[in-house]
Amino acid sequence: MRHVSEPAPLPEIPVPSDQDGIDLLRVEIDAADAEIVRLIQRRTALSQAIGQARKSLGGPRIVYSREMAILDRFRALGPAGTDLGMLLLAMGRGKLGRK
Ligand SMILES: O=C(O)C(=O)C[C@]1(C(=O)O)C=C[C@@H](O)C=C1
Repeated sequence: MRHVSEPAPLPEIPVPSDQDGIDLLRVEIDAADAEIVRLIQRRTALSQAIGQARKSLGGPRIVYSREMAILDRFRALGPAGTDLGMLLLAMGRGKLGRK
């Protein structure tokens, strides 16, 4: 059985044979990008809230064991996935993503 935190596998995408088919996939890419941006904003806010709580509790700024577990998940996307995971962690720590 799949664990609750693991999303369902994604369906295969048939390669389009005309411009209309390409345009349709672009609509889905735009929707995916908008959702990705929203989720990154949410992830960053969650991470910063945890960081603030840990600071006020006198804990460390970084929890390396947790970061290693997170990077393990992004490793599934290949070397660029690890880079992406590291960027997300940096955004949560406040080094990136400042307005
Ligand atoms: O899980 C935590 O304890 C967090 O502070 C969140 C988070 C993250 O962005 O995932 C950020 C910094 C820590 O080093 C580890 C993980």
